[in-house]
Amino acid sequence: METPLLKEALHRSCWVQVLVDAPVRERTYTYRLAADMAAAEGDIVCVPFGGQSVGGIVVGCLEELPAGLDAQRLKTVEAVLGSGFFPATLWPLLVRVAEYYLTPLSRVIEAALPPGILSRARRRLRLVRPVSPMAEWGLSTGAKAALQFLEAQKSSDLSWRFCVQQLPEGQQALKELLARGLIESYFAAGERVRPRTRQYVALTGGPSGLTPRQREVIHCLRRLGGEASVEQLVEAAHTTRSLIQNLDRLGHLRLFERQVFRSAHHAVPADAPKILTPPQQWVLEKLNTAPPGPVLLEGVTGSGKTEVYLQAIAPVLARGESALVLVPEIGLTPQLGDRFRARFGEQVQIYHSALSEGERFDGWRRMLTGEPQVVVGTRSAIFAPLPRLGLIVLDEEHDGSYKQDRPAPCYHARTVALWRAELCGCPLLLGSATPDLASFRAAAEGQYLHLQMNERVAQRPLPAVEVVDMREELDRGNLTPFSRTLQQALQQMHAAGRQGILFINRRGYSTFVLCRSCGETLRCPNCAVSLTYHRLESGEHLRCHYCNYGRPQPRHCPHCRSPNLRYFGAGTQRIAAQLAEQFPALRVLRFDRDTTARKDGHRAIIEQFARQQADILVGTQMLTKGLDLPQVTLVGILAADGLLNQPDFRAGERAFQLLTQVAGRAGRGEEPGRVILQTYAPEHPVVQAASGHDYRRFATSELTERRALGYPPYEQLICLQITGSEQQWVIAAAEALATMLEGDGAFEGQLLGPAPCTVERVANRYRWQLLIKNTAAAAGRARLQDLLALYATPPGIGVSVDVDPLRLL
Ligand SMILES: Nc1ncnc2c1ncn2[C@@H]1O[C@H](COP(=O)(O)OP(=O)(O)OP(=O)(O)O)[C@@H](O)[C@H]1O
Ligand SMILES: [Zn+2]
Ligand SMILES: [Zn+2]
Repeated sequence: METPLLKEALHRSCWVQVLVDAPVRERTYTYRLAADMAAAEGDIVCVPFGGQSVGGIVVGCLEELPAGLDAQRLKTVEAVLGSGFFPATLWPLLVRVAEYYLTPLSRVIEAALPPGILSRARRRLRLVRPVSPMAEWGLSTGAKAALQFLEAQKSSDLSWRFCVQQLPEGQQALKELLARGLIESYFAAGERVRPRTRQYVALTGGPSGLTPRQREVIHCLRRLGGEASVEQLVEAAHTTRSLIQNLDRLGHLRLFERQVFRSAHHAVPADAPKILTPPQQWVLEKLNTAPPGPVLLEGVTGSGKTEVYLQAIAPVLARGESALVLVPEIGLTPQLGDRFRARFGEQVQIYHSALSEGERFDGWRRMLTGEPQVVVGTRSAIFAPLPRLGLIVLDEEHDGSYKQDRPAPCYHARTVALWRAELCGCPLLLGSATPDLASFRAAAEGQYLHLQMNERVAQRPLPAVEVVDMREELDRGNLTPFSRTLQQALQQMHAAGRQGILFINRRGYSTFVLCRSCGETLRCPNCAVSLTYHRLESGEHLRCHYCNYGRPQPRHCPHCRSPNLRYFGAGTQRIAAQLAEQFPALRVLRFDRDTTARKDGHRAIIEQFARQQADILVGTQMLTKGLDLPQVTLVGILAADGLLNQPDFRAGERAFQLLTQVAGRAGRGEEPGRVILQTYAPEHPVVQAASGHDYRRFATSELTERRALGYPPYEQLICLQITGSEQQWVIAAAEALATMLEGDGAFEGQLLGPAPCTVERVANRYRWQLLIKNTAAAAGRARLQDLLALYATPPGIGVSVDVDPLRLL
């Protein structure tokens, strides 16, 4: 597929920068390219490194040697082992991500590639058989020994490194055999992620003269389309493997290995396209006639956005192109994946980080085949190597999980999706009931096509939201976390045989444990936060939600030995327990990070609930997204206040989105829904807007405020985090950085801080931050990068950069 022009350009570059597969900090090195070798960015190569041959990936091709490098001392690339791991448009995307997020390209490549391709990239070799008796003529003694060694090996597929270790002068000897064409060298992923194959059988139309039994088998194979897996044929023809092998020997059919792709799928019943509602119809028409570019689909909860995605993708596949569908959390991939597979069958594959290495490796290679397919995945799937991309969809585009916090690159999948769509010339469809304010602004200003669906499918009403003032409950002597309104509603729901959802902001049992005698809270020894109490089958535990430190619950206060410990704040576990106590008839299920940790944990719990094996689902924000269960009529939001009072200018936006999304889980079936929102601040504008389902009112007032304060989406923020184990050094480093930035004439940004992060110490490291308001766009980022390169980071101090941070830590 390379154009001649590109080929020529490749031949001219004599040096390559290679990201080596070695456990070293600085991982990019420059190598010489032999005159007869061509390499392009993204190729997998084999290079000498620290006395060994290691795998690596070409990250740059150079025509001239960079200043300061001595040509004499550079080593030569040993072999180009594979190319085509990145389709043409993906490489420039990675480069753009690296530039924008001020991250080395090598880090971006690592984030994009599935694990197991680079880290296990190994050079392998194979003897070219048959070996002619003349082969040894003219070979050196070492090469002769090597040849004999290889002939004696049982396996025909050997690791280059293994052979080098086994042979005296191995490297030299193997190179000699390679030059003589006696061995072949190639790239392979490591043992654990080798392609899986299965035996297939095909008709050959070979010689006639068969026994009736054999003829029956051939006949059966013809009915199967002339080709089938051996297992399939054995079963369909009621025959045996040995009979098939016999037919193969006789030339009546042919056995062969075919690569199969591992996948964790299970069967789903097929469905047909739904008849669109008028709003869906209108949106789809607009989509199909729009020029390529971003589209914001603002559709209320339950308006049927998924059906729009499905019907927008169908013509893409029909054209022979592929589609990429992103969801914010792994927990949503089973549900959405099932809906897509019901429509498009095996053309759909799921891709996220909880898959096994083998599954991800296979997924990646299947994408590279270019066959039309739909990839449903989380954040990192934005780098899916689909060569012919016809549409990108981001569902719940407002969701913060699209942003990677760490490690670098701290990319936002939505931002990357905008670039990718631009590079591929394909549309990007951003869907949400509560769009991110940046997307809303871009749409309002005409940069995106703005489409709306203001009503639910079948004109079902949005659920009525009742705001309950919890101060009043307290006055009336109700000390439980359930208001009287909610208690009644739970009873009514149960009597009607319906289901409900209770949303609570925190997992665990209680948020902190306090000693009533001395007033100390039990804190994490490594972090500046209190420990959370968890009740486990194995006993009572305290756990840190920042560093995962855990300890058994002490009987006495560690400070004063008093036994009077008290538990404050309610988490999912405590609510579930209290609910069971107060409403013994209700069957309760818990849905949070603790109960869904197992592989397929999400699916298991959702399915259990969908099968009506429980009446109430108690969960954290995980259950706010995308759940579509028609029998849910009641949603209770236990304490909205924890969401409202966070020290972050985005707290209001996040709270509004969350409340609206949770509320949107109710009344998605025939029966209308009811939402009970409990709060100590019923007059709060966010509570008001959310209870009125009034996104516009909220967005407009919030944007006005952001503009006045110069916050995103009007100005760009960049956060520098400075960490270290000694507090005074961290502060000193942060101040030195601030002084440097302030003193630089070319840097126009505005500086806030340095200040300690909200939780100043995590896992025994102190964290301070510097917030930069970048008023100069790309020029500002470039200048910042130069300055950071000049800054001599003191030993033991870490500086990390987060462009467009979502959470101010
Ligand atoms: N045209 C249609 N005819 C009948 N039912 C439909 C149609 N479109 C969607 N539905 C059904 O309506 C329900 C809601 O659709 P969907 O889950 O896509 O909503 P959504 O807009 O994604 O909501 P949310 O933002 O809350 O996730 C689903 O059960 C879906 O099967
Ligand atoms: Zn005490
Ligand atoms: Zn901790």
